[in-house]
Amino acid sequence: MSQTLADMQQILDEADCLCPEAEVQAAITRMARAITEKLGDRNPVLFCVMNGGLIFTGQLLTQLHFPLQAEYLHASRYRHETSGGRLEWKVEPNFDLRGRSVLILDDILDEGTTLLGISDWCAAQGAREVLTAVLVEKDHARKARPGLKGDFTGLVIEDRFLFGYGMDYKGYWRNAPGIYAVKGL
Ligand SMILES: O=P(O)(O)OC[C@H]1O[C@H](OP(=O)(O)OP(=O)(O)O)[C@H](O)[C@@H]1O
Ligand code: HPA
Repeated sequence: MSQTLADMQQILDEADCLCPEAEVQAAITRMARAITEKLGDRNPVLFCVMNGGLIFTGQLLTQLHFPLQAEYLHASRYRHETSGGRLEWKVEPNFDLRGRSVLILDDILDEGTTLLGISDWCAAQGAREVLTAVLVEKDHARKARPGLKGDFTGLVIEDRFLFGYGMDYKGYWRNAPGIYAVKGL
């Protein structure tokens, strides 16, 4: 096994599972109900924030039983680090947002800089309203704006470096089937 693979296997083996898959799935189902109640008759366009939003978005979408459009965008600020930098747009959506209800879907609201930047961008494109849904909110007081929250939140999880269910550690373990914290972080 290469050193990277051995290191990454050790990361999973030593990690703390903070939320098992069944609990994550139950949270997504609760979110689907709340989103349906709020947006079911608004013809929304949903944006998956790549890469982290991929698994959450996929598991949520098939539980939304109303007409909607599903798109993606790619903005990133952590790269392979455990603290964030400047938000970098990798793919801006090519989609007419004027007058639309927009729902941004992402894996985690940590400091919230990513979702604020994306929400502001959508508002500047003429969206009628911009809502956010995050699978995980990290529990700390370092938000980009005091008290910043998603409009829909699945789970509130302690302030450690997380991976699984879309979240990565150094580019790995987005596929981990639950929410894990790296040992010592
Ligand atoms: O609330 P914040 O502190 O801004 O952090 C949250 C963002 O960080 C992660 O993305 P990342 O930049 O790691 O890109 P990725 O989605 O490709 O992993 C995550 O997917 C969120 O988009
Ligand atoms: O804890 C985290 N894990 C993975 N990606 C992240 N992006 C912001 N915070 C995190």
